[in-house]
Amino acid sequence: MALGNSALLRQDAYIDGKWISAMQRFSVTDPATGAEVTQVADLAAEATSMAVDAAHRALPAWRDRSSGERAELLKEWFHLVMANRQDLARLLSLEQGKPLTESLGEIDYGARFLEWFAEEAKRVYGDIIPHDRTGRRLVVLKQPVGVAAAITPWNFPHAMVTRKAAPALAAGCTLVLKPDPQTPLSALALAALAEQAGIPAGVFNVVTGRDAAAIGTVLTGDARVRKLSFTGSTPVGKLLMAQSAQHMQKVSLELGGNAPFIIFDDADLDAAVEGALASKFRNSGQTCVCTNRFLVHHRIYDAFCQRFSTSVAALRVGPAFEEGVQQGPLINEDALRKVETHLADAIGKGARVLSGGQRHALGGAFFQPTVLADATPDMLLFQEETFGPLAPVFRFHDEDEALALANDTPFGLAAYVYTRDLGRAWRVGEALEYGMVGVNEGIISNERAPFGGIKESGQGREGSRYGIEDYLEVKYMCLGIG
Ligand SMILES: NC(=O)C1=CN([C@@H]2O[C@H](COP(=O)(O)OP(=O)(O)OC[C@H]3O[C@@H](n4cnc5c(N)ncnc54)[C@H](O)[C@@H]3O)[C@@H](O)[C@H]2O)C=CC1
Ligand SMILES: O=C(O)[C@H](O)CS(=O)(=O)O
Repeated sequence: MALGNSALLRQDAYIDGKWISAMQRFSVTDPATGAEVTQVADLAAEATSMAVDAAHRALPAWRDRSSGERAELLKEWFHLVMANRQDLARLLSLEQGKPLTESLGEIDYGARFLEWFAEEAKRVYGDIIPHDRTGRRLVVLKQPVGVAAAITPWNFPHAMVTRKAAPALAAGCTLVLKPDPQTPLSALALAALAEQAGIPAGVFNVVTGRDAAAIGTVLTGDARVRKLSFTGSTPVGKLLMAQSAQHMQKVSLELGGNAPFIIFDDADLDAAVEGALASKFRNSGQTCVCTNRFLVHHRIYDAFCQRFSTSVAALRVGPAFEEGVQQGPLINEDALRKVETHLADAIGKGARVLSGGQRHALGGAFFQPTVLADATPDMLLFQEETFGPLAPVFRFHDEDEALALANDTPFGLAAYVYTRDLGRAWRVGEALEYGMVGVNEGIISNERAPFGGIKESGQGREGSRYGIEDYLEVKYMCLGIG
C-alpha cells in the first residue's frame, strides 16, 4: 500500500507504549474487493488485562498533570493527524470502503474532537455554593472517572475513536480501546500518532482481536475500569450495559437509530431533496443518524419521489479511490443481506422501486442506491434500521399523523424536519422523541454539539461541552472552617 508515512500502517496492538505482536493474526480486507489489506495481532483476554494494568498504572501521573499539559499533548496529536490526513484517509478507505472524499471528511471531523477537547480540558469548572451555615464552605469538584474503556464500530473507524479518546484524556482519564476487527487500522494509526505526540505510555491503549466478547468481558469485569463508552448496535449495547453493572461502571451508549425525515408541503423541495440525499446516502447509508424513513406530505409526495429518485439514480457507485465516486460498498455480506431482506419484504407488501433495487453490477458488497415508493408502516424497514442505501418513502396527511409515524419506534437518536413554517419547526422539533433534530438540515453531526440519543438509541452525549461530563465525577466537599 502506497503511504507517504509507512509508520502509520501497524499490525500490532498498542499497549503500555509498546507494539505487541502475536503469533495469531487476523485479516483486514478491503470491502470493495475482498482482498487482504494486511494482518493484525489477534489478542484477547490476557492482553486486555495487560492493557487495563497499564492504564491503571498510568492514571495517577496523567490525572495529576495540569489541564494545560494535557491540552498541549492533545493539540500535538491533532496537528499530527492533520499533517497525515491523506494517509489516514487512504487507510480508512482501504479498510472500510467509503469513498476517499468521505474518508478525508471523516479524518477532519475526527481531528476536530482532539482540537475541541484540548480546549475543554482547561474548562472543567467546579462550584462554590453559598454556605448553608456559618463556619463552613460548600465546594463542588469535578474529578476524572479514572480508567475508561471504549468499544468502537466499523462505520467511522477514525472519528469514533477520537470522539471517545479526546474527552477521556482531556478529563484526566486513561483509556483502553477495542476497535472493530473489520477496521482496526485507523485506530492503530491514531495510536502511532499519539505515541509520536508524546502521550505517555499506558494513557492510550489499543487492543486488537476478533474475540470481542472476551475483550469486552475483561473490560466490563475489571473493577479498575470505571467507565465504558460504546458505539454500535443496540443489542450489544444492552449486553455491555448489563455487564457493566457488576462493578457499577459509568456507561455511555451510542446505539442504533431509526431516523424519520419529515417533509411538509411548505418545504423548500430542492433543499429537502439535497438534505435527503446527504442524510440517507452518507457512508452508503451506514451511519446511525442516516434517515431510515422518509415521511412526505401527500400533496408533494409525487414531486418529491420524482426528484429524489432521479438524483439517487445519478449517484456514482464504485471503489473508494476512483475519481468522482459517491457510494462505496457495504461493509460485508451480512449488511448486504439485511438490505435485501428489507427490500424483498417491502416489495412483497406493496412498495414500488423507483430507482436501484438490486445488487450493483460491480458485485461484491456493492448495492444500487435504492428508492421505494408506497412504503407502509407494516414493512420491516419501518421498525428496523436498514443501515444501507435503501430509502423508503411514506405518505402522511397532517402534522399529527407525521409525528405519530415519526415517534412510532423504540429508537430515538436523530430526526429531520423540512418546513418553512417557524411555528411548525418548533412544535414538531419539540414533539419529536429524539436526542437530535435537524431542521432544514440533513447533516447535523459536529464536534461542538451534543451527539446522542434516548430510548433504545442509548444514553450519554459525545462532543460539545456536555461530552467531557461523561468522563468526570462530581465531588461535593463540605469544609468546616470554624
Ligand atoms: N450506532 C452506530 O453508529 C452503529 C450502529 N450499528 C448498528 O449495529 C448493527 C450491526 O453492526 P455491527 O458492526 O455488528 O455492530 P456491533 O454492535 O456488533 O459492533 C460494534 C462494536 O462492538 C463490538 N462487539 C460486538 N459484540 C461484542 C461483545 N459481546 N462484547 C464486546 N464488544 C462487542 C464489535 O467488535 C465492534 O467493535 C448495524 O447494522 C447497525 O444497525 C453498527 C455500527 C455503528
Ligand atoms: O455512529 C455513527 O454512525 C456516527 O456517530 C455518525 S456521525 O457522528 O459521524 O454523524
